[in-house]
Amino acid sequence: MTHAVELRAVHRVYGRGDTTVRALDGVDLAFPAGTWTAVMGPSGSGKSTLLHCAAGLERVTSGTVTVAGQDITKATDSDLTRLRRTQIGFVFQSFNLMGALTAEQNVALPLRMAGKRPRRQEIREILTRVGLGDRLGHRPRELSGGQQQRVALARAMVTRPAVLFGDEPTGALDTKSARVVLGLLRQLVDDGQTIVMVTHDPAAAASADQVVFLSDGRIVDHLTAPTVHQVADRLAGLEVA
Ligand SMILES: Nc1ncnc2c1ncn2[C@@H]1O[C@H](COP(=O)(O)OP(=O)(O)OP(=O)(O)O)[C@@H](O)[C@H]1O
Repeated sequence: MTHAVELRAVHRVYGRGDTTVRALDGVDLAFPAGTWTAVMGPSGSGKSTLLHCAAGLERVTSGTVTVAGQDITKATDSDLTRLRRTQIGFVFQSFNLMGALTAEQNVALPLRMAGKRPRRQEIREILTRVGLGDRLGHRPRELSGGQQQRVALARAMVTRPAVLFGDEPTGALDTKSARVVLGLLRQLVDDGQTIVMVTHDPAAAASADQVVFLSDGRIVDHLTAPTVHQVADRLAGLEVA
């Protein structure tokens, strides 16, 4: 099985001396291509650090991270920037759209940043795919939270990244909008996309193919084909531990 992302013996240490924090403490993980993984764990367990290190947003202290076959721990800053623009998509809890730009312009932005000339038809198709074909000219403030997150998803996918990362992508949404976004993520995975998502929500995690659990910077458990109850039980076990 090919892996879209692999972490080997990854450590991420913050601070020094008495204030040292081992945010990641020897993480070995591989995310198989074309699958959806949820990352869970108590507050402070290292989930965001893991996501940021895997997406090349943050450097590891030691160990290796491979994305689409490339060891990003050896990459220069400009190689990393290029890799993030071409191989990695990212959706955030707070959408992070450009307020002055329309939905269409927001989605076209990553292509412009990569020096490409976006084709209007392509941008319209991708927005139609997320159910926003009739909202092309709307600015973020004219869209609901769920619609904004769907624009953000279209923006993340427009470069056809090897892996899509989500940092609590449904965390700011009501249950119904969250379900729509999770349904779109499932469609993407069924079409071959690799997704890695941090979430606190057992229902969101249960939409994924597998769940890995972090505690104190280490992978301590995992579930395949998870149910909401299994996820909630495991998480509760870690939170009281
Ligand atoms: N820039 C930083 N400097 C120092 N310590 C940090 C820094 N970033 C994170 N940490 C520490 O690393 C540990 C892991 O943090 P991280 O944000 O990855 O956890 P998390 O599981 O995402 O938490 P949450 O669920 O609360 O968002 C925490 O103890 C945190 O305080």
